[in-house]
Amino acid sequence: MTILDKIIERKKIEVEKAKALVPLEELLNYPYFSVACLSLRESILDPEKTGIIAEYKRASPSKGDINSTSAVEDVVKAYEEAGASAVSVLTDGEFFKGNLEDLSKAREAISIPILRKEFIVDKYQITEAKAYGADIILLIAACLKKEEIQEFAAYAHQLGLNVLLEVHNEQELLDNLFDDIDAIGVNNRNLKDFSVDIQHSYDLLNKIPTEYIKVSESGISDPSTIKALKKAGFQGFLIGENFMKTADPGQAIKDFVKEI
Ligand SMILES: O=P(O)(O)OC[C@@H](O)[C@@H](O)c1c[nH]c2ccccc12
Repeated sequence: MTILDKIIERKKIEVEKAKALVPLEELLNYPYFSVACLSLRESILDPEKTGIIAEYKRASPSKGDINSTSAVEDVVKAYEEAGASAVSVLTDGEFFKGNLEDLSKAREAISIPILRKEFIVDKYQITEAKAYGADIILLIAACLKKEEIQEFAAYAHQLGLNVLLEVHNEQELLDNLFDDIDAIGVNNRNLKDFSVDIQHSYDLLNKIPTEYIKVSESGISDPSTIKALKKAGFQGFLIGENFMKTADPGQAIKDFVKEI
């Protein structure tokens, strides 16, 4: 059993508990549920911004604790000031030490799009994402069937959410190119064994149809990597650990952006 299988198994139990605690109908009355989502595409393509989707991540299964002191509202505010196009907030508690309140705190603090970074296995979590203030959801091809991806993406669009599909190889990409997907993220990290290779982004780049926003995810720690990815045709860059592992993630992104 891979760590990914383990995460998914626990996630399904967690979702059933959440449904029992807060029925879906109740989520529809949460204030953020009726607030319009911000556009990922517009923010990524905004020439005033960097294309960086900067992530707030306290811990990860591959690295353990990354940062347990920096407050979410301070970090995301600094990410926005530094020119991030969007912010990603981990909401998984078990493996990443995140929660849904982090998402709402981020929403209060900034006005760029926010990604709920989560292992989505059920439509309920998409409703939750919207209710807690997210603009974007992540669908991970390695965790879902083709039919689920299509159905979840359509439902997210119905709620006005943007959809980022994460792929790791050509098969996952070609199987899941649905209309209701806005952006494709190539994860340079293999979620099954955690190995990282930026080359994955280059290998898949030309196989992504032009109508999708192209995002390179994970393992980016050098401004020169962004310059090269941008030149090749990537528009978005998802970066977490490189900022979060420092004592001051807000300063780290500001220093990083000066070099791109
Ligand atoms: O911290 P990094 O290496 O910069 O990576 C960020 C992000 O891409 C990574 O956290 C991630 C990519 N896909 C995921 C799926 C679930 C959880 C986390 C992730």
